[in-house]
Amino acid sequence: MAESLHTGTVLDEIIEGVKEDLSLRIERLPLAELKELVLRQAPALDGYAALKQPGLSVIAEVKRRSPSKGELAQITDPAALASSYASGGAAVVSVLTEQRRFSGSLTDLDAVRAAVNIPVLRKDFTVDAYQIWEARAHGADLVLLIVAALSDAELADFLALTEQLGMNALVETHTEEELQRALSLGAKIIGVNVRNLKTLEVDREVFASLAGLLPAGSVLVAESGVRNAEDVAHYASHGATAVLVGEALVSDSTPAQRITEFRAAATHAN
Ligand SMILES: O=C(O)c1ccccc1NCC(=O)[C@H](O)[C@H](O)COP(=O)(O)O
Repeated sequence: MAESLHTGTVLDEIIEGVKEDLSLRIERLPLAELKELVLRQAPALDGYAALKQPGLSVIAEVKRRSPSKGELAQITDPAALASSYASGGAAVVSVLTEQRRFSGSLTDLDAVRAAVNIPVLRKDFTVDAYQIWEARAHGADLVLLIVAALSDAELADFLALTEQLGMNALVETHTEEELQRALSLGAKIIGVNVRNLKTLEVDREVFASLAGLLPAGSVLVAESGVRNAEDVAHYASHGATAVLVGEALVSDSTPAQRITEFRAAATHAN
């Protein structure tokens, strides 16, 4: 039998690559210089308020490829895609910046930031404070923090840094234990990813099983697995404040209409 080079989970392998790429970027641009760039940025937009608006909010993702599906779309103009998301009523645009598995980049983030005036989420596998400074330097308003990838101390430090930079964090969970950790550290925007990042299995029922454990009034994002309006209605009926949608939007020829349809589906569900 051929010997595998990796023995960890998909998430472990992604993080290994992220750390290698990150050390090259830090060599090219040390943290002290990156911090200078942050000072030149306009203040971050309020991602929390954007997600708290009445009705279901849509976080629309610029996602080129994924480990589970391979190439999803030929996105030649991420700025135009983001503009169509905004015109369809998206509350936030998410930009995947991880290179090896998602073909994302900070160049995509720059293009999207310049194109829209709604909050932008830098979607990556945050393992170092440098990435949060980097997100802000490129105009992002929110970052993703995946509880499964972080210790409590890291999560607490990264939450404090996002606050210091005037940003928000989408704190992603997949199990009850992760959800309790996120809540105990004061996360304000909680995501439940129904995709298990260790196995890539998608189970939409995970959302319903965790949503009921949150205090009323929480900002709760259902992440992954939205194929159609029925899936959106399902998440909304279980208390989602927002849905984060990638594949269904990038593979649609009219993403703005699709977002409008998703928001309407949630209204009917409640
Ligand atoms: O999408 C994947 O295959 C994936 C694999 C491993 C780690 C993360 C992954 N996706 C990140 C996401 O959370 C999704 O991009 C996001 O929730 C949108 O999902 P979808 O609407 O199902 O494209």
